[in-house]
Amino acid sequence: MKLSSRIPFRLALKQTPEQRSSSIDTYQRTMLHSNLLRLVARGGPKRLMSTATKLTTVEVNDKTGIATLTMNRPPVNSQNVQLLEDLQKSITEIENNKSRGLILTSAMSNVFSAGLDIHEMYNTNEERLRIVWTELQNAWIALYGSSLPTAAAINGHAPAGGCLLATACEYRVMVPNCRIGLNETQLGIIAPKWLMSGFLNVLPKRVAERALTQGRMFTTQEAFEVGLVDEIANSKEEALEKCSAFIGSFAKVNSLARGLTKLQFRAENIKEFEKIREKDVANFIALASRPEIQKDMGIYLENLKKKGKK
Ligand SMILES: CCCCCCCC/C=C\C/C=C/C(=O)SCCNC(=O)CCNC(=O)[C@H](O)C(C)(C)COP(=O)(O)OP(=O)(O)OC[C@H]1O[C@@H](n2cnc3c(N)ncnc32)[C@H](O)[C@@H]1OP(=O)(O)O
Repeated sequence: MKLSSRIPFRLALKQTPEQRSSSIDTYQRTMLHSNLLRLVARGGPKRLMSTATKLTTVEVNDKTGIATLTMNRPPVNSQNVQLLEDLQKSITEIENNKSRGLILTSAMSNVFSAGLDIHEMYNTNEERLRIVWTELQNAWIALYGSSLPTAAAINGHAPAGGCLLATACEYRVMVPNCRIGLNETQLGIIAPKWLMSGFLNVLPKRVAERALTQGRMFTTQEAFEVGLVDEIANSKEEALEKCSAFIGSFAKVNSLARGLTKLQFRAENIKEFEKIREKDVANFIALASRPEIQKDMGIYLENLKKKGKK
């Protein structure tokens, strides 16, 4: 069941603040209940499988029962609507197939994900912007709100939306000589609070505030030193092994207790996000439609292309 599709938020908007807060609590309870049912169901035998959507693949290791979700949108896994939808499909599939955990990684050799596909936001219409942002929200909440153990094997650069996906996971292992961070202020844009919440979960507040206001992109080593990534691995294979070891560390922990404990930690952020998600879409449309932002996007895309040709 997709977390994103169950929120009676339109109804909640018509209510008093007290009624609204109680609806959100009902939502939270429903969310915890459905995750609980999924966790109970996960007790059965493991299955071996390898499936694919258009832009993602899922492979479940038959020995460990851990699923690896690979993003495969050359050249840089920029997040268009299709990739964001495929991520959601794969996450739902992994949650339903009795996997013991989820590792997110990339099929590219030097990029985890370049963040949102800027082409999707440039010279387009409001409806497309609405779809792009809604699918980004949906993909984030599917990963952030999953009760499964999650880890990111960051086998390349992870700017902006790439960092968002990595920090939605519980654990991060990164290969050397790459960069990760939320560089929005460098682009003259402001990341909403929900988009920062994974980042804020893992970094001390002071470090997070400075990094976000600077739009800082951390090298692998710097990210490790501040705690943005948990381990450094010399190759993608080693990163996958370290992520598997992290997920394996829960082998003797009751999965129901584990999952609900994780969700309790994240419930506040999820609740805040659900309160503002519709307004957030409207804000994004307003921001991305502004002529000066459109102009900057055009220049940014041109510079990216020029850099690619050098
Ligand atoms: C500016 C947008 C503002 C809109 C308002 C939004 C408000 C919401 C706030 C936050 C939400 C999140 C937003 C985002 O995620 S915006 C995207 C931010 N991403 C980046 O800034 C990364 C840009 N890319 C890079 O830095 C590099 O490409 C790299 C380090 C990821 C990989 O480097 P390299 O391997 O050298 O590849 P190239 O640079 O040569 O790129 C290859 C190819 O891919 C194109 N490309 C790269 N990134 C993107 C992208 N994000 N969207 C679309 N296209 C991208 C690049 O142009 C090259 O194309 P080609 O020349 O035609 O081959």
